[in-house]
Amino acid sequence: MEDAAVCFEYYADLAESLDEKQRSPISLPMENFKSHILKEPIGVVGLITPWNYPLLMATWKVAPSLAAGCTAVLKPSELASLTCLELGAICIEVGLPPGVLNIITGLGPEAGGPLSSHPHVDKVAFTGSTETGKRIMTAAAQMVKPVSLELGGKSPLIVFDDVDIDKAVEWAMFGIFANAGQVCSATSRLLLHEKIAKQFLDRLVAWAKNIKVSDPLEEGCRLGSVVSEGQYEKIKKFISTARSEGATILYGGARPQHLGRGFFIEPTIITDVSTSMQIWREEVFGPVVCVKEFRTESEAVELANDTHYGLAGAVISNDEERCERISKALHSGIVWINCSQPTFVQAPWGGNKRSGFGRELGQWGLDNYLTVKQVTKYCSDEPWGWYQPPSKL
Ligand SMILES: NC(=O)c1ccc[n+]([C@@H]2O[C@H](COP(=O)([O-])OP(=O)(O)OC[C@H]3O[C@@H](n4cnc5c(N)ncnc54)[C@H](O)[C@@H]3O)[C@@H](O)[C@H]2O)c1
Ligand SMILES: N=C(N)NCCCC=O
Repeated sequence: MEDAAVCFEYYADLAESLDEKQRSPISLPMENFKSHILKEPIGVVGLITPWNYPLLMATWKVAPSLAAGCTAVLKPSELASLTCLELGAICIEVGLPPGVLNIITGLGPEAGGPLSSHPHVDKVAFTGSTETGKRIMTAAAQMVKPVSLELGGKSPLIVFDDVDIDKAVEWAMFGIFANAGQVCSATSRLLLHEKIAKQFLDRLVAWAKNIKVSDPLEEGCRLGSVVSEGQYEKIKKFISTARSEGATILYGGARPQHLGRGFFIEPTIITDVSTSMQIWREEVFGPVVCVKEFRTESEAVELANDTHYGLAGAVISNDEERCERISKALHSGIVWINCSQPTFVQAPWGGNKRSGFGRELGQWGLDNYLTVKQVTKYCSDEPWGWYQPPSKL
């Protein structure tokens, strides 16, 4: 909730400074021309959002699009629409004019589909799965409509042998068990230097056993249930497929014994993973991490980049130069050094490859909803003189 409020405040400030940045001059090589830039709202935008962090993911789009001067149609996930409807009620309360923010609930193809194909929607901003992203891009292409896509990920966390093990273990846990792993940027592939792998895994299991899995309303809860029965079954299938492909479930993998009902899954750690396995390649979107060992820095980078996704990546090491090299070598839109997941509204957010394109947050988030117009003026009294003037009457 706090992150959503901070995001609105941040873009309210950017909206004010946007007015000051209008008419910024372009320097031209000819004195008889002057040129400046207008940044204009792109128009009516369709905002399609997922069920994880339902209010925050909507806010990352609603706040900058309204700050840019657009009108918006928000289509929240059918699994988590209520907080977005509350946002609508708040907008009425604070006097947002009717029609500026419109919220349509419903299923994806029926309520979301028309936003991609309708000629009066000028842009679609989407967060969700790669498969839906492809469908939206295909529909929007028929109208040559711009899209920005924040899709899934299979982000790596690389841990070298020069670290404080317990500190690194805690970041590894936060990277995959926070929000029950239902985070697009979750670091779901853990790469451990072989020298510390055994010790690291022992400590990871010890820390994982210590996580309080419970109803999130209980004090001290650090792992709640996943969003739906469908997601619960999907995660269990990922775990059973990993097992049948020859991986080891080092810890977890089942419903916690003390929770008889609800879609709870233990924090799950999977080892003996090969790069051809489903658990290495596909996004689980649950509290499930797979682990591989590496010997050299270049092997670590190769494993980290061995994915069609490119949202985030993280490295933990006390060697600053190594961290710099790795941050350049990772094919992702976000790199965390000595941590995983902390997110700031000021910094750009988004991915490469099949994790999508375009950036949310920061000034880039505002640019998503602006179009750039050049205004160029001829300011000489001389005629242009390209054509031969006809003889005077
Ligand atoms: N990268 C992320 O931030 C992120 C977020 C949520 C989910 N996911 C991934 O997506 C999977 C499914 O989650 P989900 O159901 O929220 O994602 P999804 O892609 O199915 O749905 C996201 C949004 O798109 C809408 N939608 C679905 N089909 C559409 C269509 N044809 N046209 C227009 N809109 C359409 C949905 O109603 C929802 O509002 C997860 O298991 C996870 O792998 C990724
Ligand atoms: N730390 C935060 N708030 N992360 C949000 C990640 C959104 C993607 O699913």
